[in-house]
This record gives sequence, structure tokens and C-alpha cells, in this order.
Amino acid sequence: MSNALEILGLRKTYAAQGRVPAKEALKGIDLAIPAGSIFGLLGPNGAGKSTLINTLAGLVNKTAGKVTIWGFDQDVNPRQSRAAIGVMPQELNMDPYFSPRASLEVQAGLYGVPKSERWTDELLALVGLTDQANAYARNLSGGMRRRLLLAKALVHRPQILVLDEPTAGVDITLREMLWQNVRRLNDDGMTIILTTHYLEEAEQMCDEIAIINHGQLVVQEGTRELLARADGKTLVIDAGGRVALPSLPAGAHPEWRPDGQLAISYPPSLIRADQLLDALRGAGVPILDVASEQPDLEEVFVTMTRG
Ligand SMILES: Nc1ncnc2c1ncn2[C@@H]1O[C@H](COP(=O)(O)OP(=O)(O)OP(=O)(O)O)[C@@H](O)[C@H]1O
Repeated sequence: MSNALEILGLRKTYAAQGRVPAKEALKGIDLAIPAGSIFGLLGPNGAGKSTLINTLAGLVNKTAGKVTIWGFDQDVNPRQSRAAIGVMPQELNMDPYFSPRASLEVQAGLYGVPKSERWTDELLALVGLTDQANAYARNLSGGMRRRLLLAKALVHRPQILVLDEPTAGVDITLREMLWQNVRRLNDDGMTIILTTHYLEEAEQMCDEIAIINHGQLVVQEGTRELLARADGKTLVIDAGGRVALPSLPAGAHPEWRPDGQLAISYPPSLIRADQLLDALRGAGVPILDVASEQPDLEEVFVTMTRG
């Protein structure tokens, strides 16, 4: 399987309700998600990310387009395509009287997982809920509920795991635990698709990223290639304090930072770092230390979703 998921011409228009007009949330999305990847789906608020994910999960009926999950067309083989995907939703609603163990058993029943193939205890251990296995869900903290949602998404051992904002509002310990789990599942071959508003997290976790805006795909690319699109780097120099600067190659912008460091931003497509260093050295500017800063995903994201 080369692509875990293929989406062609996906459209979704929410019907008008009363005075609320119809809303075209997805305007023809094409997307191919490689099997085995950790794939980030990014976009500003209202871009259509949840609509897309809910379409994959079968929670939203698409208006048009074709969705193929693990080789199964969603409309032709709904059962197989549903079995290949597990979704951890954003909302934390759950039955207050079900224990984590009972929730997982019910979920496994819904997916038709035979008793002999269930892995409830392993799942509870995986998400760190062994001690709470028999507690009422209403007594679980927000973080524990989130972990239970992750376990629920995994009961039928899907090939593809979709995480909708898995770390929104969770503390750093839980966030790390979630990412450890995600990496472990991915190492075992599971394809991971996630949405997040934390771009640093996407930069660290994702092999490939798609950005959507106003219901349209803006870009889909490897994380490294996407970062390389931003033609801006910064050379940060410790000159031992503020000194007079020579004129620098056109396109370079020097600036003194509050900590006394000299930051020169420049387009690497036009200027090489050694040209800047030569110009400084030639003018007798001391270079006690030097570091290079790359643009981050945040900058690329803002540029690509502007307007
Ligand atoms: N059930 C619905 N009925 C009508 N309109 C909807 C419905 N769900 C979403 N929308 C609209 O569709 C658009 C896309 O919403 P969606 O929730 O998919 O965006 P999102 O990218 O997930 O946003 P966020 O980052 O805020 O979660 C928005 O304009 C939203 O108001």
C-alpha cells in the first residue's frame, strides 16, 4: 500500500438552516497521504479541517468527491474503509457511567471485534489508565478522558489513526505521553494523521504537511521542503557589543537585538553566509560567536494562509 488515504475532489456544503446560509466548507480537496507517515493537516480556524476528518470518519456525509481509505472506496466498501481508520475526536463527551474498561469493550463490540481478539488490558496500559480501568468516566480528569478517547480509536487495530487536535489544552506531561504513544504506533507501521494548532509540534512530529485554507488545499509537501520554501535565514553574531557596521550585500537586513547580538536576516537564494561574514571581517567587526536561525513552520504557515 503506497497511499493510506486518497481523497479526490472532496466537497462539502452544509445546508442552510433558518437564517444561517449554506456553507461550502470543502471546495474540492485532492490529497494523498503516504502509508506509514505522520501527516499534519493544518489550517486556520474554520479552514475545514474538522469537516475533512469527520468525512473520513463517516460522521459527515460528503457532497461530492471520492475517498479511498486503505484501498477501499468509502462509498463502495463502507465497512472495510471504516475498519481501516480510527478517529480520536476533539470533544470529550462520554457516557459518565461507563468505566474505561466498559467503554473499550462497548467500542470493540460496535466494531465487531471478537472477544478473543480484543486487547483491552494492553490498550489501558498503553494510555496509562490501568489504575482507572474500573472507575466511572465522570470521575476521570480531562487528560484521562483524552487518553481514553485515544484508546477507543485503537480498539479495532486500524491501519490509520486520525487525531483531531489531540493536545489542545493538555499539560506538558500528557502531551509528551501522547506523542510517545503516537511515535510508537507509527514505528509499528500505523499511518497517523493529525490536526494541531501547535505548529512547533507539527514541525517536530510530521513527515509531511498539508495546509488548507477556506476549504481549499494550499500546499502539500514534506515538512523539510515546506520549511525550505521560506527564503529567509538569520545570522546571529556576537560582536562583543554594538559597533559600527559596514554596508552589507543588497537584501541583507542587520538589526541589533536587545541582548546586544547582531541579527542579520538575508535571503539564501541571493546571499551566502560567507559573503556577510567577509563584509563584517573586512570592516574589522569582531565575530566572537555566530549562529544561524532557520525560518520555522509558523512563518511559512502565516505566509501561505495570508489573505
Ligand atoms: N455542522 C455544521 N453546519 C454548518 N456549518 C458548519 C458545520 N460545521 C462546520 N461548519 C462551518 O464550516 C466551516 C469549516 O469548519 P471546520 O470545523 O471544518 O473548520 P476547522 O478547520 O476544523 O476549524 P477549527 O480549527 O476552528 O476547528 C466553518 O465556516 C464552520 O462554521
